[in-house]
Amino acid sequence: MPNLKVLLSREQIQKRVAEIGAEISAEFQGQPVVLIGVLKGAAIFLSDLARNIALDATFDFIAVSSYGSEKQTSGEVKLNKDVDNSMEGKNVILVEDILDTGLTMSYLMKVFGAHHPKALKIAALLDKTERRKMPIRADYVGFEIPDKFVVGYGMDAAERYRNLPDICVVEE
Ligand SMILES: O=P(O)(O)OC[C@H]1O[C@H](OP(=O)(O)OP(=O)(O)O)[C@H](O)[C@@H]1O
Ligand code: HPA
Ligand SMILES: [Mg+2]
Repeated sequence: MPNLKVLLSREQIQKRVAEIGAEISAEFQGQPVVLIGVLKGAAIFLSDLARNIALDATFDFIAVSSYGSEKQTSGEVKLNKDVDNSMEGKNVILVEDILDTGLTMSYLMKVFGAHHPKALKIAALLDKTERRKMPIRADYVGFEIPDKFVVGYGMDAAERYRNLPDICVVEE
């Protein structure tokens, strides 16, 4: 059984998510926004973030895969589910649990750039900057974390631990 050590507590996460929500609300000043959650990892962050945004916010979801059941990215991003509507002229916020190599997000920036949105922003709860392979930065970042594999608050190891309320490091 792997050992799980808390890296970010539920209290730290909730406080930071509220701050990011306030930042987004202030930046878009009464305009509508579309939150696009990247399944499955971002589902929990999106649901907490949305409740901290005091704007007319709609949701959509996209599913991509590159990790499969592995801890290493395959290097190839596959689109498994697209958004339901065009994002043309919309204020789009891509919501991610974690930016790691940046491969997933640079792929998504290309996909959504082609929609010609009014604004295109990235909100990432975690940022593992040390591992970056693509030149990509989030507009809203919750926490910078070291190069450790983390689980909880939506994030998994072979699909397990997504429901943990804290973010933990897996120690084998
Ligand atoms: O910056 P990268 O190296 O591309 O890694 C980040 C992506 O990897 C994870 O998703 P994953 O593909 O494992 O699917 P999941 O969200 O369903 O867990 C995570 O949720 C991000 O979407
Ligand atoms: O540290 C991580 N944990 C879970 N999923 C991930 N996808 C990229 N990095 C991670
Ligand atoms: Mg994901």
